[in-house]
Amino acid sequence: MTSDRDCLIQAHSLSCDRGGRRVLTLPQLSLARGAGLWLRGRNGSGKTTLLRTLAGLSAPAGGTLTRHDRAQWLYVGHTLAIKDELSVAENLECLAELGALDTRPRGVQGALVRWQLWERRDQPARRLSQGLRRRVSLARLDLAAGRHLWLLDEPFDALDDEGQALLTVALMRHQVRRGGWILSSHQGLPGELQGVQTLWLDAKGTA
Ligand SMILES: Nc1ncnc2c1ncn2[C@@H]1O[C@H](COP(=O)(O)OP(=O)(O)OP(=O)(O)O)[C@@H](O)[C@H]1O
Repeated sequence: MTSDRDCLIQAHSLSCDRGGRRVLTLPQLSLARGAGLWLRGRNGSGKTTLLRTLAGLSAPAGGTLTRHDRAQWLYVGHTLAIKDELSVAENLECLAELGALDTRPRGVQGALVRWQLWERRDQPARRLSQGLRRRVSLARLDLAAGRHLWLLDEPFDALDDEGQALLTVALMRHQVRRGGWILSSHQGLPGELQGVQTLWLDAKGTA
């Protein structure tokens, strides 16, 4: 059983509405430090709604939600908040600043190197492929070590094998640091990821 000290987030009898309609009911959810949770379900089953609710971006219609304070979690949405007119490095700096993450130049440079974006650092983002844009968006994870809970909507989307391996390493490192993550993905997760539970949301948004 997970002690309160080890628990990053807990939800009981959670319900969520979109457009005045109930789209999700969830009896129970919890995530311990060092663990991962994979949200699965068909299109429209409520994965994004749940992640946004856990992140505090949408209010639940009912139930209880207990999570660490906002300073300790990070939400990365599926939509890529990349600005075409900015360079790769400027986009990452901008994401770090907006998210109140580590903005020290050494950290940003290290993230660009690790996500294999260093050679492209001065390129305008408009020239990037979708997978490279996703990498820029995810490189902020390297600047978010202090955020214990990561909430990631379809982070594997559009990544090639190398990008998936980089994300896998970032997730594993986070678990080793006693952080935790919840992510949605339509594709199978890499086998290297350990300590991962699966939560299925059915077509009616019921866990
Ligand atoms: N802005 C909105 N207004 C009204 N209903 C919405 C809105 N956004 C989503 N919905 C509805 O809420 C339900 C859950 O949507 P959600 O985006 O959470 O599902 P999802 O599991 O993330 O889907 P996908 O796998 O396609 O990304 C769906 O029935 C969807 O039609």
